[in-house]
Amino acid sequence: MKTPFEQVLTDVTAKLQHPLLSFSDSEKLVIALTDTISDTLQMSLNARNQATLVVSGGSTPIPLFKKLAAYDLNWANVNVTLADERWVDENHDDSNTQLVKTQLLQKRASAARFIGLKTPAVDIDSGLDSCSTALKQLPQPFDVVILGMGNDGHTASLFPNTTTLKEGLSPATDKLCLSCQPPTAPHQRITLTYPLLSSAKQVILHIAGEDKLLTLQKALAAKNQADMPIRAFLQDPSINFVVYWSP
Ligand SMILES: O=C1O[C@H](COP(=O)(O)O)[C@@H](O)[C@H](O)[C@H]1O
Repeated sequence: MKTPFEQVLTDVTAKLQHPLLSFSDSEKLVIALTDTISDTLQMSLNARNQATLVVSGGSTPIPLFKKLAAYDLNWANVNVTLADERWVDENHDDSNTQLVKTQLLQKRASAARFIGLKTPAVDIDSGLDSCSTALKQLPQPFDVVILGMGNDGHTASLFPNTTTLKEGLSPATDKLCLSCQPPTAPHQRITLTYPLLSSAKQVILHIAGEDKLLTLQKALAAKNQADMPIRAFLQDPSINFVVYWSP
């Protein structure tokens, strides 16, 4: 007899068009995910002598960052950038740049080339052009994109009820990044757009906790992606997308 929660896991797995890898704890997930990321980066290093990893902020990826930082890769040839950033200075505790520099770009990974999204521009919209120019210089498609998800269904900074969401999720947009002001979270943000994120060779949604699995279930049942932006990834069979989940 399944517990109600095991029932949710079964339901989500059945409804997803993409694989869901579930782990009994975060440590096991982090070991498996670190192997997957480093294997994909290594393949690109072997083929092109460079690789690009896109990571998200938030609390979920911290144990992953710590593990990945010690991996034996030619990090000097790895570009690291962000799926999204809050428009705050690097010394602000909410800065994703600060998070990545202190948690991922340490040990061996300190040799990686980091491309941040926050620019010295006076305001966020003036910063978008130089952000876009920096992103264009990265080899595309990206090798690995690690996404997180909020319980409102946002991923990267593709938030529900923002004026730029429609364009951010549009497969036809030629924009690489956009600004937004989430109504439910602090700070203006820069986000990479759906076409740029989803075209990566490997897109991974890394989530932890029963609440995030319930959010995924809600997103699968949602009527449209504007309510739950993560749905854009869930409903696209053409992308190489995998969910990693642990309690
Ligand atoms: O605001 C954000 O939240 C999500 C999820 O964060 P978490 O703390 O629940 O892991 C994150 O993926 C996104 O990059 C960030 O800007």
